[in-house]
Amino acid sequence: MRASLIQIAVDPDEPVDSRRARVARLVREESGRADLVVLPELWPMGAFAYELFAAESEPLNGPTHRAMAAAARDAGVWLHAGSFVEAEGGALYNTSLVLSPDGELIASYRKIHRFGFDKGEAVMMAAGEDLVTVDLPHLTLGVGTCYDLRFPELFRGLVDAGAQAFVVPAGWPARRRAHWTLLAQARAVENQAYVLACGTAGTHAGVEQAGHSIVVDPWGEVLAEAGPDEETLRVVLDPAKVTATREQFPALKDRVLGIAAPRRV
Ligand SMILES: NC(=O)CCC(=O)C(=O)O
Repeated sequence: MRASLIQIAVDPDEPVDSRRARVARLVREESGRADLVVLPELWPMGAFAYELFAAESEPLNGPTHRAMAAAARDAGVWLHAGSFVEAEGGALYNTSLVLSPDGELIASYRKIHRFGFDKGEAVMMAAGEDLVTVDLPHLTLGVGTCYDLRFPELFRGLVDAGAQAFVVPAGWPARRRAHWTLLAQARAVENQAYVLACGTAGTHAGVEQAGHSIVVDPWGEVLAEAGPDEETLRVVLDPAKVTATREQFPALKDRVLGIAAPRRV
């Protein structure tokens, strides 16, 4: 399976509508080159542009969903369309979409771990509650978003649900780039799964983005890594590699579930 990760530059001087049209063009350019295309987190306005969250929020079937469905259809690709700010029932969610090559919505995932501690996403958005996996023709994807990468139990849950590859759209700051790379490799090694982590480039709301989107194989080897600027990574994923890694080094079978609370001595 051929996968392309499009690391989008998100800068405030580009209006959201223009960026949406540009991203749709970039997805169409992957026609014939990719089976799966992946976009980053909150690329319409930027993961740290909190002041735009409400103004640029949309329901499902809004402008971002429709533009990405058309692009997936035109390109004939599975599209993990990154995330957008979803407005539903008076709440905002950081929601990512997976679309089929017919442009049909196959799955949506609302980010479970919201970033910001006492500000930003953590207070402005509601948390998702459901783990999401997607069965592509030859590969089962598990999805997470950005800050989720710091929570290994989410990815274990996805493995238990059958995930062989994780797609992680992000808007990760340059300041913590070392964490990003380390965590992407850790999630791959501990779960013996591919990690496709697609971040943003550029600077918005004063936060320089790390870029450095990365694809890690089930043995922890880095297959491809972007630089700091807008760039498309192209890799080939082999589902047999997941099976072989899990058979040849069967550490997942040695899990001890339900370990008791520590005894105080
Ligand atoms: N948008 C995010 O979730 C940012 C996460 C982050 O900056 C970090 O975990 O560090």
